[in-house]
Amino acid sequence: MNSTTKIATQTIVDSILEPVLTPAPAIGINNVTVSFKTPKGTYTAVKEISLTVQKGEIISLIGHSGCGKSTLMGTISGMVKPTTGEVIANGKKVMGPGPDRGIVFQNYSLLPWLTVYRNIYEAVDSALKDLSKSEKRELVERNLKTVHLWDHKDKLPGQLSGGMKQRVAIARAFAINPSILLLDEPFGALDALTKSNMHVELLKLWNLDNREKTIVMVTHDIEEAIFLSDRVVVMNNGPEATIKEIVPVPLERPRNKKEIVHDPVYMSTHDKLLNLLIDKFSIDDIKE
Ligand SMILES: Nc1ncnc2c1ncn2[C@@H]1O[C@H](COP(=O)(O)OP(=O)(O)OP(=O)(O)O)[C@@H](O)[C@H]1O
Repeated sequence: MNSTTKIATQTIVDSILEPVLTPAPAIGINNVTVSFKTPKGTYTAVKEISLTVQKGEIISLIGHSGCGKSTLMGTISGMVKPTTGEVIANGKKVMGPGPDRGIVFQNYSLLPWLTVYRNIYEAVDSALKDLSKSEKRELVERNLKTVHLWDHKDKLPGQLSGGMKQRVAIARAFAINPSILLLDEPFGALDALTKSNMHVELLKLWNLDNREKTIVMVTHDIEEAIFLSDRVVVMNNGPEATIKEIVPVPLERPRNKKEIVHDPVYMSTHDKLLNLLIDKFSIDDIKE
């Protein structure tokens, strides 16, 4: 085969494969800048950020406190309006919050006067109006059972532990079944053991959904970011924060928490993230 024929054949092969190989973007953050008006003047939190997240991907945003992670998440959820630029979610420009994007915050945001069951049912009821009552009830039951809280369904949030409240918040987000799940430091306040269990629960729910749900998570925890994510987005400090680097996590799934820590890929990814985030490793690094 001469080189011209070879190139032509390759082009045909590429064009046949292309539709299969091209992943569908779930989120497109296009040149987004967010500025806030403050008593001291305009404060630009994030500047000209662009990021594409593919359908089914799990992405972590990591960076120092105040660098604009929540602000960026806010532009995806629709709760923060970009000053310039735009966010596209599921092919549509984000103009405000919508049921295709569910958000879980660190503070759970449960309604304290409603039982665990009602907290989820009310959310399902307002987001999925077309479902019948029995379909809504079935959805609430299935998701509460998945996070092992069915037996606690009649309790009020005040009668639950932090980890249980967090599971209610996650079950609620999954029951609404948004195609994009936004997690803003969802496990930040939990002890190491509960946190670890929650990671596994989250991946279980993601697996049950055929890994089609796109997840964007804000975290301060490098181990958590590596265990859960396909890519870790490291942000620079603000003001005018930008993306410092995007670190891929090429570890196979399903991942085993106990085993991956010994994997050389895990170790090098951990090292890379640590170096990107931390500039002082011992008191010898502090000059003057
Ligand atoms: N509504 C607002 N008005 C004024 N400034 C704001 C507003 N929201 C956020 N900021 C500022 O924007 C910057 C980024 O805040 P953001 O909450 O996004 O940071 P973060 O990286 O999520 O922080 P943390 O890790 O501490 O939660 C901060 O300096 C914050 O004070």
